[in-house]
Amino acid sequence: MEAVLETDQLGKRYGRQWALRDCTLRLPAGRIAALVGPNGAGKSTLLHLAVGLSRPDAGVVRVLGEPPHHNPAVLAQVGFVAQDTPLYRDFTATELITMGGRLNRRWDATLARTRLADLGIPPGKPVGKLSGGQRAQVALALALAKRPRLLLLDEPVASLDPLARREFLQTLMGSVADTGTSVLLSSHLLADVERVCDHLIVLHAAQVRLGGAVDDLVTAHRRLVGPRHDGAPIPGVAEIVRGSHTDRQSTLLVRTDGPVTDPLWTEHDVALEDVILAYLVDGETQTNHAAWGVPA
Ligand SMILES: Nc1ncnc2c1ncn2[C@@H]1O[C@H](COP(=O)(O)OP(=O)(O)OP(=O)(O)O)[C@@H](O)[C@H]1O
Repeated sequence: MEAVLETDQLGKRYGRQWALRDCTLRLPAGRIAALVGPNGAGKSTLLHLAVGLSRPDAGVVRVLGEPPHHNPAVLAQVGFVAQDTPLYRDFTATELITMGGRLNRRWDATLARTRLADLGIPPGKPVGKLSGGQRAQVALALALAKRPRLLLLDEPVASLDPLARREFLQTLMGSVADTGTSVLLSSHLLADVERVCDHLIVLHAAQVRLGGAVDDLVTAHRRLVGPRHDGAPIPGVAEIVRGSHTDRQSTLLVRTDGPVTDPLWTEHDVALEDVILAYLVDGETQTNHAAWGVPA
């Protein structure tokens, strides 16, 4: 399947610090993908590289098969909504839609107007005077009006209340189903990710920790409960991602590469949230589940 975004050993440095390092990933077309990771993990850095706003210091990034930096032909097919949905606050939605038409060849003004009318967003009000949720919807409508093949969204729902978030994500899913646009969105809200996304990329400390189709990732990870683990290999287990231990018992979240047939271990399914959290925690420290919108 065609890749809309592909990186190989991609790196970006600010001074001596790598914001993104050895990042190799492939996002197939037609997916709604989540980019997940703690503050400072490198999510915005990756999105900025993908949309040509910055240049790699190492490796390569390809969007729709080509490097995006200074590449108007590619960027014409990419929509981007930056964090905090920056819009010209004194302009109305109508004016922004008109402006978009002047700047973009494939512009679908009717799509943007209809979308905003359906959502009851006043088109004649300066966007600076709209609510945060309404502004986010305007930014999404403008990005969709570009009819992008790839849409990149940097924490699009962070400032929205639960109802506005749901409406925003429903709008997004509806339009993706209509147009076949591929989406990569960064988010801290794992429940939203689980509901909306079918592909996942987990970044931690500037590196890709996990990537792939959600169904495959959930199937490949299991929780094993058994006698205290002494570090010996367990047949069928490719990696112990995280473990917790009492004197006599171990509970392991593992990535499997085959059936776990050792009768000492009982196997349990895991939810996507469990998988993500396991990759985000260093060592044996306890996870702050609340920070990820997940009940402990
Ligand atoms: N313009 C910049 N100058 C210097 N350092 C930067 C710059 N932009 C990002 N960084 C650093 O790069 C690292 C990755 O930042 P980035 O914004 O990509 O993280 P993020 O995962 O998007 O975080 P958040 O969830 O907080 O938005 C951080 O350590 C950050 O401090």
